[in-house]
Amino acid sequence: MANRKIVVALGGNAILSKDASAQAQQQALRDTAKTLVAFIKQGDQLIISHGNGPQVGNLLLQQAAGSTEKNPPMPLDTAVAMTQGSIGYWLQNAMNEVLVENGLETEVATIVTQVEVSPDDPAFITPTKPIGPFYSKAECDLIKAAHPEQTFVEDAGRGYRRVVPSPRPIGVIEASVVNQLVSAGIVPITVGGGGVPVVRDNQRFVGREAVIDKDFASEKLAELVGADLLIILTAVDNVFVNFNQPDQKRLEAVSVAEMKDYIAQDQFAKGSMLPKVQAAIDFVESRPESSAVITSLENVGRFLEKGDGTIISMSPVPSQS
Ligand SMILES: Nc1ncnc2c1ncn2[C@@H]1O[C@H](COP(=O)(O)OP(=O)(O)O)[C@@H](O)[C@H]1O
Ligand SMILES: NC(=O)OP(=O)(O)O
Repeated sequence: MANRKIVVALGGNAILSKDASAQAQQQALRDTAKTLVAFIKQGDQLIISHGNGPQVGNLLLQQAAGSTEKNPPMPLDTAVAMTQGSIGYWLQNAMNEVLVENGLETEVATIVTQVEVSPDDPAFITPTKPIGPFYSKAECDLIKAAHPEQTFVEDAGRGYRRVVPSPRPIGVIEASVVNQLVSAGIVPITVGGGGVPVVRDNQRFVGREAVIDKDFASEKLAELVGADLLIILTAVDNVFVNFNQPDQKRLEAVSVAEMKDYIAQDQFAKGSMLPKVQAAIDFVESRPESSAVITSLENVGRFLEKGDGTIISMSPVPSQS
C-alpha cells in the first residue's frame, strides 16, 4: 500500500554505534537513508524524526570542557537545537545522496522544531532521560563529587549514565509547517531529539532544560499531522514478551488491548521499550484507523514486503509470513 503519510522515528543504532565521530555517524545515516528511500520509491510521504540522547550528552561535555567566562556553555534546550541541526544536516545530506542515486528528485529539509511541554510536568523534578556516555561506578562517583547537581542512574546493566528531565510533549509548534512541506512533496526531518522543549508564556514560547523522548514527540507529531502510520525503528525486529528469557515470545500483529495487558504485566523495560509501546498505543487510540509498527531498520524490507515486525492496531491483521 503506497501513498501513506508515515512518521518514522529513528532509534539510536540508526545514527550511532560505538564510534561517535562525525564521519561514523554520517556513514550510519547513509545506510539508514538507503533503507528509508524504499518508502519514497513506493510513493509514501515520509516524515523523519530521530533521537539525540548520546549526542546531546556528548555536546554538553564538550561545552563544559571548553567553556570560559567569555565562552559560556549553552543551556540544554539550546544544545538540543544544536543536535537537531547537526544530525539533521547529516541525515538530509545522506538522503539527498541516496535519492539522487535512485533517480528521485524528492527534496529533504530539516526543521528546528519546538515541542510544547507543561511547566508543571513532574518530570522536571524527577530526571529520567539518559544522555551521553556510559560510566563505570568509579567514574560516576568522581563526576558526582564534582557535580552534585547532576543525577546518574544505572542503565539496564550497561553502566551509569547522566539523566535529565524528560517532560511529555503536549504540542508541536511547527506541526503546520511540517504538513505544508509534506503537501509540497518535501520530506521533513523534524522533532529531532524529541524537539526543543518549550513552555507557553502568554504570546511566546520559552525554552526549558530537558530532553523529550523522541518516540513520544514523534507520536504527538503523527497525531497532529494526521499520519496513517507511525514507525518506530530500533535495534530489535519485534517487541517480545518475556524478553531475553527462554520462553520469550515475538509479538507480530497485536491489538492495543493486548499491549495494555502486557504493560500491566510489566513486560516492557522502562526507559527503553515501554515508551515505544506507549507511544504506539497513544497514536492508534488517537487515530483508530491507523497502526503503529515497532521493528528494526534491518527488517524494514520484510515489513514492506510481508508485514513483518510488531504491528499494533485496534483490530490486528496477521502478517503474511
Ligand atoms: N519487551 C521487550 N521487547 C523487545 N525489546 C526490549 C524489550 N524490553 C526491552 N527491550 C530493549 O529495548 C531496546 C530499545 O530501546 P532503546 O535502545 O532505548 O531504543 P532506541 O532504539 O530508541 O535507542 C531494544 O533494543 C531491546 O534491547
Ligand atoms: N531524545 C531521545 O529520545 O533520544 P534517544 O532516542 O537517543 O534517547
